[in-house]
Amino acid sequence: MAQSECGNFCDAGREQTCCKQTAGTIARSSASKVFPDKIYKSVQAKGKDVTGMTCECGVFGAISCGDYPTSLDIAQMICLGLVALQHRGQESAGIVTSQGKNSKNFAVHKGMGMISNIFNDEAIRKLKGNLGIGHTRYSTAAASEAVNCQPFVVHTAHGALAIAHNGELVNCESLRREVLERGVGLSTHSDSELIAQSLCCAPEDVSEHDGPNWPARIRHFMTLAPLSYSLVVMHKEKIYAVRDSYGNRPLCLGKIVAYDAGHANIDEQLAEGWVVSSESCGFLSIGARYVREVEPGEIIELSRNGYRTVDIVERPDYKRMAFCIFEYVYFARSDSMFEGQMVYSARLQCGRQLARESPLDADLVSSVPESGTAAAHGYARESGLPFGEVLCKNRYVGRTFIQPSNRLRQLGVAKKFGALAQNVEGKRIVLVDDSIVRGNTIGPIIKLLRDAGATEVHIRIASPPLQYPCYMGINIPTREELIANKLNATQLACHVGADSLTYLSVQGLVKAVQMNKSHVNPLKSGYCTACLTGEYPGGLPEELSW
Ligand SMILES: O=P(O)(O)OC[C@H]1O[C@H](OP(=O)(O)OP(=O)(O)O)[C@H](O)[C@@H]1O
Ligand SMILES: NC(=O)CC[C@H](N)C(=O)O
Ligand code: SF4
Ligand SMILES: [Mg+2]
Repeated sequence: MAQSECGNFCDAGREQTCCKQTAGTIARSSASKVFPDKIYKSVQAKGKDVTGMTCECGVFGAISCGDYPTSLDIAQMICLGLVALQHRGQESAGIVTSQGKNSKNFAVHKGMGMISNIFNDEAIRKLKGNLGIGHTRYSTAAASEAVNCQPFVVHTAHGALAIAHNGELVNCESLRREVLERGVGLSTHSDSELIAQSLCCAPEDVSEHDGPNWPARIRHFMTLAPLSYSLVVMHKEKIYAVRDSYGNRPLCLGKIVAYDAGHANIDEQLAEGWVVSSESCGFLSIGARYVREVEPGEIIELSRNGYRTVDIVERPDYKRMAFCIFEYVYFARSDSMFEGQMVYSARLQCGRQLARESPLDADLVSSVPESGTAAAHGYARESGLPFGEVLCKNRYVGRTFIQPSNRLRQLGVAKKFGALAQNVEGKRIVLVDDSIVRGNTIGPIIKLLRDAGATEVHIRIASPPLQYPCYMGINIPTREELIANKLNATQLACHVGADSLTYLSVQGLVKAVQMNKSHVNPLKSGYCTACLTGEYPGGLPEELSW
């Protein structure tokens, strides 16, 4: 393949415009809307790149039932729950436990790095308790430093309060000003600490003769901050599980059952305890069974007697629900359940839809592992082409998104894959991936496959082009870094050396993720697609005084 004048490997024989000639057109056409810079960038540690569509944090909570102390090893359980959520954040983690009603303080262990490096047997032994919450972090709103590790613990007039947060407050700055004006000091730039401090003061119209009214305080906070959060909040012998009213971030509930309970009807099984988690993927590994999602706007109270909904906060102006569609596309583990369906099934449908939208004659359908694999199976099934593996992935290299700088990301891609040469040689390959962000992954892979003897490599992407920033807890790179803002699909194919490249349409994606849902109640569904469309839940950033 000849190198074109733009310096990229364009196939001179194909009838397409060189990337260099029309790149400006893409940049101009998508520049009509003005999006504010994310304020958090000003508080990032010096010299640290803020790059990558990095996500997203995992929160976890567990409480045992019956008389305390119980035999459940709560800290161990939370630790395993966090290991299952490790894909959601790898910068730092923490666990906070409570003995229950009479405990004066919490046991806390937090640190930088991966869960397996932070928690050893001794640390777990010291985390005594009958209930606890945990967090694994990818930073969005304050530097990746020990001081910002979660859960946050603050001391209130009613004892210690711990909070773990997944998401990002869109109106963080105005809320921050408000809290500071009330005379409350903040020790970090973290929006999660801000939530903790917001909950410390009782709202003026709430009477607290019988002690703190946490549901009322949480409701008050929710009316001040529309987006985005899934929270676990612990005080003495209770945990509150909270999801913002748009349902932007995921959160679900599970029941801890007896080890030998088998697959019997969950309603008939005795609860040994309860768990809440960003995703359900870890439930089986800790002996818990999936019960249901926390509903948008719902505040659930967990105690040793069980769980109950204590309030549901409505969305402002009856706006639509806005569950992050990228949880389906990439973020979540494929064995997690959202909206009554496995993430894997939704990804499979995305692949099927992609095959309907962009059919092709080829010898083999394959995937860029991991998260592209389900969609590739879907594409193969729909098209009738055989599925075969063409890449071997080194499992010891982290997710591409979760790398600190572009240079390291590129090196990471090169180290990450090997071609299964004998599966590839002489083949026309349809290669399916879930998404393209900066376009660093796909080019080197195409080169690997061509070097291994592939005769054609056609790229099919099971999501639409990413073009806009996310203000709700996902680090999407600057608009200039997003390859879809520089090159259209044809230009990108040329740039990365593919024979063709197409994306799934926005309508196709929304349709696909709804196909296997257990219920399609329009009042109870709706997706955030802002990074694909520029349409933000709750309005444009300035309307929310961002
Ligand atoms: O266009 P880029 O900026 O290069 O990023 C896109 C790639 O990053 C993600 O994979 P990743 O390897 O991070 O995770 P995965 O193993 O879950 O697919 C995603 O699935 C794409 O393959
Ligand atoms: N990714 C996230 O959900 C991050 C939570 C919070 N905004 C933080 O930066 O700690
Ligand atoms: S903008 Fe994109 S990544 Fe952010 S919440 Fe919406 S769908 Fe998810
Ligand atoms: Mg990938």
